[in-house]
Amino acid sequence: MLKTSTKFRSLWVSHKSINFGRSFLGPEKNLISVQCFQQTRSKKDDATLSTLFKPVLIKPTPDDINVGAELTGTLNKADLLKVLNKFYQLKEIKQLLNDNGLDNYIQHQAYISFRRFCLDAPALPVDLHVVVSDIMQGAGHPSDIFPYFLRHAKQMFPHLECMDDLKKISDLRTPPNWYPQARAVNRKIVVHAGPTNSGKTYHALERFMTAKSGVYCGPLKLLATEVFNKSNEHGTPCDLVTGEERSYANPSKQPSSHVACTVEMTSLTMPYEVAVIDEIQMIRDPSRGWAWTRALLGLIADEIHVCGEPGAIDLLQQLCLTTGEDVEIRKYKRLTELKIENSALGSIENIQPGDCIVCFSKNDIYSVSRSIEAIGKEVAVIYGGLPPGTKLAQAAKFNDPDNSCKVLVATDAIGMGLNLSIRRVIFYSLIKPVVNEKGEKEMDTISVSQALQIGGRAGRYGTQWEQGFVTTFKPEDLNTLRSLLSQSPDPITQAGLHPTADQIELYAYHLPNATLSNLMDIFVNLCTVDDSLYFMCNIEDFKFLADMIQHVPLPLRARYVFCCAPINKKMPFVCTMFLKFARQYSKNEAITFNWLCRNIGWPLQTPRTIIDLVHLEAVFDVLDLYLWFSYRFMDLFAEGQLVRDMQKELDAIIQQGVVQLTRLLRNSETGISSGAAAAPDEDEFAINQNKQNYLREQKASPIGRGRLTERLLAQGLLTPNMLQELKKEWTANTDDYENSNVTKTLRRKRKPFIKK
Ligand SMILES: Nc1ncnc2c1ncn2[C@@H]1O[C@H](COP(=O)(O)OP(=O)(O)OP(=O)(O)O)[C@@H](O)[C@H]1O
Ligand SMILES: [Mg+2]
Repeated sequence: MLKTSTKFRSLWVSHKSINFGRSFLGPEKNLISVQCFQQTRSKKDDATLSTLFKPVLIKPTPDDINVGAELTGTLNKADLLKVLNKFYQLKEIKQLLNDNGLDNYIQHQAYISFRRFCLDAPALPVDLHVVVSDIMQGAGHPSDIFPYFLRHAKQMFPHLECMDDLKKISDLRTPPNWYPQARAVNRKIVVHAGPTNSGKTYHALERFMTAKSGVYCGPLKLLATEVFNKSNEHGTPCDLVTGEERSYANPSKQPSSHVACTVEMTSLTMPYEVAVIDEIQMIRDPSRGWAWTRALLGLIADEIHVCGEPGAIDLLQQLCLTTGEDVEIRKYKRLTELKIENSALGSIENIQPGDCIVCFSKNDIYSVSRSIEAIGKEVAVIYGGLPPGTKLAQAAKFNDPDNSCKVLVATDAIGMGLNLSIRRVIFYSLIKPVVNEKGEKEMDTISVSQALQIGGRAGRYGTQWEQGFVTTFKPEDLNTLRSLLSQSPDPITQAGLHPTADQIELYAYHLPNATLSNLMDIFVNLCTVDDSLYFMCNIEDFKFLADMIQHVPLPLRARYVFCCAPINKKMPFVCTMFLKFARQYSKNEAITFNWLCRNIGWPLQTPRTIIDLVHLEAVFDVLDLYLWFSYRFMDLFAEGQLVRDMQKELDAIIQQGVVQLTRLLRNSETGISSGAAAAPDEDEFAINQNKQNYLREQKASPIGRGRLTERLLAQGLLTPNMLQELKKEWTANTDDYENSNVTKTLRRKRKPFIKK
């Protein structure tokens, strides 16, 4: 079923497809079939669409001589207004305007502008002047104004002249045809489907490593890096390509025949014997799904090994029907048993070696790790914002059976990618912020797929744990978790798509006055997608960046690339630096190492508070952003190597901070001043905002409201050892309590607070 009903005839046009989104690759020449068609859209759709077209201001052309007045005399403005209103009230005019593609909204806008134009102009265009004069004298009919009105409306709304062209450009009904090189190969598709920890990737990689050439496409840098390392250890030289990094197996930087990359970076021009596309269920991701669709349809390889959830099988088969390719399905079973426990954890004190508490907010990460340390247990911490080196170091600490750290606190960043020796996954909560199709953030219970992915991390095959366990922190969540884990993930029905840079550039030729963000909106509203197989990914992040740099003068291509940058828009410091990069670029000024040092306040110190740590994470992202640009605008972002070294140093500084997370939290509360180097001008705003957010979140933290012991621990008035001693004393003899050493110490410590 098509999104819109259509009549069409085929026509082939040359088309370059440039991939949209986080990892801009560069042009890949393709042919697509573009079809001419007439669309019937609902009135509501049209009304929404029309409001997207911003009117061009039409000013009267100053004319020395009022030729019209010389020919037919001056027009009385009041009479002119009467004639115009009469014209606009004619029913047949409304119909005629509709037939010419002007809906009510456009008609109204055009009329307001036309009336103002006629009344304000010192001299009307001579042809219009004569026609109006005739009407006033009874020698013409108000409807004679129609051609002049239409001319005005078309100048005001240039899209009226090119709607068919715009629709042709945004006809996305046959994505397989965008990749003629892939269509020219007889590709064999092998689908490895099964639950987590069932050996899907393992088997696909076995084929990858024995092939003459291969590409691995993964969802995360860490996964691509793992394959890069594995392959090289195995003796199959393999390169690494991510948005921010190129590493070669060969020291002389000669490309190897194997490459591991993040999926957005996959080359569609290089032929391979084997391609592996991992975590194919991501094809339905509202933001990144397009990258999997592109890899699946566009990779030039004899064999494509696709790994992921069984729920993707149907869609893959249907997509391959449209490409005419054979699909072989290989199903896998989980390699280790996964058991849901009969009771929830209930209290942090019940934590055991090999436990991983999964949280969906950074604030929960902070408070949980703090309570665990408060009972004298060491923790490793992993969340998405940490640099890769820090994540790996934390994972290694937890995985090492000889290390005293036996507990992990993590966000769902561990859902894909890291190999962790987890015995039991404990869901601290089952509510997570999600971005819906419209790009809006809302809180929702995690999906079946997410619950299975995260829970499935327990008892990873090949680790010391032969069986995995799953439970929740809160007893009231346990039934929900049971229900989530008893279900199969929803079948995946649609694959993501995205506009290409070329399509947007063609739009810009037709609508030169529209902003980039506006062009994207018009494209998404006007495009035709075969919704039995595809959906349009959300473009909110792109538009956010486009709006931010709209006022900076940039050529369209560069502007487009800037908007594809992988930025966490929630980090004001990163956004500020992004804008500064754009400004430098527009002035054609190099973004030098020194410039960067000045702007990020380098060198930076070890964090003393959580605010410092959050800021350092943002700086790390800024350096990532620099490296991302260094592969796209090499002349202006030319100091990649220095920045890479700086980033390594920063990773180490952040690691030092994460190791003492509890101390940072305590310092944040007790008011020890932030050690962050003073970041100049508007960046201070960013830090303050982070600080405020953090403090606001802390207010909502359960720690501050918990049991007395927890509060005392949190305030540092009671150490874990003191607590143990206290417990012993309490159980031994309550009568001795008053005289116990700990009680006395506590009394001494609390005194100043009581006085206040
Ligand atoms: N046949 C095997 N021999 C040795 N090790 C294996 C084998 N199959 C899988 N493994 C190991 O088991 C672990 C899980 O396998 P793998 O990563 O392939 O699972 P998966 O199904 O891809 O899981 P996920 O859905 O989480 O990505 C890996 O460490 C892998 O190396
Ligand atoms: Mg896998």
